Amino acid sequence: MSPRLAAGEHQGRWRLGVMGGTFDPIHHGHLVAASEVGARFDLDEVVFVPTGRPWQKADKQVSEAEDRYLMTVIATASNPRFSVSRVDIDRPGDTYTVDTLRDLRRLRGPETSLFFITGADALSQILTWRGSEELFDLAHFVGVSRPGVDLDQRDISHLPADKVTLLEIPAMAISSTACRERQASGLPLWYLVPDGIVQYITKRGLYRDAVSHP
Ligand SMILES: Nc1ncnc2c1ncn2[C@@H]1O[C@H](COP(=O)(O)OP(=O)(O)OP(=O)(O)O)[C@@H](O)[C@H]1O
Ligand SMILES: O=C(O)c1ccc[n+]([C@@H]2O[C@H](COP(=O)([O-])O)[C@@H](O)[C@H]2O)c1
Repeated sequence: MSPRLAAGEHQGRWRLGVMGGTFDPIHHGHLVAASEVGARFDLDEVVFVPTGRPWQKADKQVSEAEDRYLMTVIATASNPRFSVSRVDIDRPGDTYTVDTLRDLRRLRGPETSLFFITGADALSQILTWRGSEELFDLAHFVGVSRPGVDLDQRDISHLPADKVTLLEIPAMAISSTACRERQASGLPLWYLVPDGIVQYITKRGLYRDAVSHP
């Protein structure tokens, strides 16, 4: 089944993709996912939303929000359909997607349809997210394939079928964890992340002592 919604369903409505992530650092896997969902869902814009305090990574060392925000701005600057929002990093406390979507709905108005883009791994866990019963009223969820994560329709059969789509995208075997570890070991990051991100990481001395987390 084509993931595209019928044309009549979005006449006059702004179709906004929402790509939430810790982006520590942002890499080409994130950018390809956003671009691919943008094309396949006819999105007018994709807004990248760096997390403030990702509660599921509370036991891990996460770079300062301003560094992650700036890297996201640098990585998306050249694409006129990409933008970045500060809603999560400016909201105090732990970051929950239900708050992200409520804020974007308030800021963008009722004429905007929201499409939350997430890795398929995260999608299968979505019922453990805070306020999960409200999430599907706020947005359509698009779970993109990720190398190493084998997900099919059966794994999301517990989610409302009309609110969730699985999408196969060109495989990019890149993770932020691998980027941090490569930087710490002196291996190149070129072509895994945009050039400006390689330079920003060096300039700010990020990930010099990144350790592997299980
Ligand atoms: N290579 C990739 N292909 C497709 N989706 C990805 C890829 N990397 C990350 N994602 C998705 O992008 C979103 C934001 O990811 P996040 O910022 O946590 O990056 P990450 O690479 O998973 O980071 P980490 O390795 O630190 O956990 C998540 O929904 C994640 O599943
Ligand atoms: O709302 C939640 O409870 C929740 C739990 C886990 C992840 N998320 C969101 O999923 C997105 C990807 O998260 P992460 O930690 O994999 O970068 C990001 O926008 C998070 O805020 C949200």
